[in-house]
Amino acid sequence: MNKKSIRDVELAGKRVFCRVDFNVPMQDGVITDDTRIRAAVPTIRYMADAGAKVILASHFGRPKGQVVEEMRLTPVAAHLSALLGKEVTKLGDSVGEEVKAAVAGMKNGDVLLLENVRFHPGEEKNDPELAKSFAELADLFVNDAFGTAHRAHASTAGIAQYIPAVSGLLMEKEIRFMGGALSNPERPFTAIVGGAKVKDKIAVIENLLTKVDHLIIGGGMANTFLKAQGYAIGASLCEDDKLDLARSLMEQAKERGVNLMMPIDVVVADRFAADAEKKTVAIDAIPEGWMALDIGPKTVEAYHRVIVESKTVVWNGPMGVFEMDAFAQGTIGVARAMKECSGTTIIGGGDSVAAVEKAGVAEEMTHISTGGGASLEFMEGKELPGVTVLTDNE
Ligand SMILES: Nc1ncnc2c1ncn2[C@@H]1O[C@H](COP(=O)(O)OP(=O)(O)O)[C@@H](O)[C@H]1O
Ligand SMILES: O=C(OP(=O)(O)O)[C@H](O)COP(=O)(O)O
Repeated sequence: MNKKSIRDVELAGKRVFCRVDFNVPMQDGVITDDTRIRAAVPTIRYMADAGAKVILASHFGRPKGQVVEEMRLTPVAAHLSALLGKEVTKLGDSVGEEVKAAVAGMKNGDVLLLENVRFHPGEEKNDPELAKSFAELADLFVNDAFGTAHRAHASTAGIAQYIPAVSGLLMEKEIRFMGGALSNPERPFTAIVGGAKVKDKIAVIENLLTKVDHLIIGGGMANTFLKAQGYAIGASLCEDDKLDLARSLMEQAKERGVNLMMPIDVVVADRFAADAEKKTVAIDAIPEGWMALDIGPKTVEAYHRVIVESKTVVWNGPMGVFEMDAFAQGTIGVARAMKECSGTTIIGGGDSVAAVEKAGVAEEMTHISTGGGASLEFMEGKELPGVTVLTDNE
């Protein structure tokens, strides 16, 4: 990556606005996977040790521009304090008088965490006023939020209009690894796409079809494709306005000779709950009112065969609602296949990372990325706005 990093600039005594991605999986206020927080620690420690005043900013979830109590970063601050072994002051907002006063009182080496930046509608709109308010807090912008680098938001891109911008150590590392593995991938090259952000990820598939030999679909994503093929999918998660796109993608895969793999069986439940009644059915036998919450064992077997024979595999998004043990088998099965694959294995995304941790195979992966959507877009060859805005090396 030909961008300046924190290693190239003077940090002592500087106020640094550092965008991190602390959008971690959380259940009932408890962080269930802290990979993204741990991944940002080297950058934070480096800056604090160099005598910077470290102002951390992150989003959490999708609060849609208003304060949502459950989406405050309070549990994250406590966890970060423990990881750093030093106090992290957590503020109640990300701009305003309280924030300005807290920043004014910082000493060199202090670390402060602002409140969820998405509580302000201007964040996702990349509002110049909000970006300017962030910039006024600091002398330097450091972007270490690889997981959010595909978003052009006020705290990831807009702020760079007003103060010098450089990358953090995590951002640098992610781009180096992903670029190395994906610029000229060893084949067969397989992408696995699942999860719940169907709207975001379905568009990515079109570009992936120009790169991969096999494209494996699972999770909530699969339902839209199944419905597009004419299967009744009951009450399953589905994007009805993407059915035509799904059909067109299937056509394109055929034309390009890409092996597009879809579930052949699924685990269905009578409701979205850990203790729901469940059964495994073929995809043409999903009962009315039931929902597909995992891929079935025959599907896992078929996916397994392709994954183990691949030379490069990139996986984003779980195969089912893996947070509930009853619907985790598909995801765990794919994780095990990744472990058996002798080629390059890359995991992208908060939930996918949690899934490989749950399956106990994280150590065996070539690279675990902190970005899901970001790694997919990077893989497509798209520019990431959060990277584009950083200062180029001369
Ligand atoms: N069939 C499904 N129906 C509903 N939700 C699903 C299904 N499969 C997976 N999910 C959910 O998708 C979420 C992860 O989606 P996403 O955010 O797209 O993945 P990632 O964070 O890995 O990029 C998980 O919370 C999981 O429970
Ligand atoms: O979790 C994230 O993305 P991911 O689920 O694609 O890994 C990032 O924090 C970005 O979040 P967003 O997709 O709400 O912009």
